[in-house]
Amino acid sequence: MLGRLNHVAIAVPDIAAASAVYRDTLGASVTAPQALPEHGVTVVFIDLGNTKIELLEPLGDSPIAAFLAKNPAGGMHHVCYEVDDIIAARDRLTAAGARVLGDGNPKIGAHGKPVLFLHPKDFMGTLVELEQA
Ligand SMILES: CC[C@@H](C(=O)O)C(=O)SCCNC(=O)CCNC(=O)[C@H](O)C(C)(C)COP(=O)(O)OP(=O)(O)OC[C@H]1O[C@@H](n2cnc3c(N)ncnc32)[C@H](O)[C@@H]1OP(=O)(O)O
Ligand SMILES: [Co+2]
Repeated sequence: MLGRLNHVAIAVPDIAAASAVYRDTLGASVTAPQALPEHGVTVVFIDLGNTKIELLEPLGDSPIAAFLAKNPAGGMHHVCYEVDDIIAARDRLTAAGARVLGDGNPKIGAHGKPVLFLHPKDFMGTLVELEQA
């Protein structure tokens, strides 16, 4: 069911400062910030060729606010795996007892494709995002 690793997401308190670290210290190419109010985040991507790093800063009523309250300097927030059929993946995971977050229906993610999130307690303490390939 799982395809490639689309991205690893890092929650950060200050996306401009975090982007500067990736750009100036690590020598990476960082995209312009994109506000995604429907997800409660501002996001930038760093393309590494084999996968991407996604930096996330809270925006408005954000699902990453509680995470940053516990980890004020930021930290690894989720991994995103591609799947060929997100509805088939959701139904298979739900049947296996995994908890799909939100109302269970995919939202359109940062790449314009449907995404879903799976509860971290069902996946060894790691929040998992699925993205339609
Ligand atoms: C940019 C768009 C999109 C993309 O296309 O890439 C994105 O990536 S958007 C990214 C942000 N969106 C989301 O994270 C949506 C899904 N997240 C959620 O629904 C919630 O954040 C959550 C995962 C259900 C956590 O909810 P919250 O209310 O903040 O915390 P809880 O107290 O309910 O947490 C329960 C439990 O889980 C632990 N936890 C929380 N977040 C994480 C995490 N990121 N990784 C690992 N564990 C996490 C939390 O610590 C609690 O554990 P205990 O303290 O042991 O109870
Ligand atoms: Co993501």
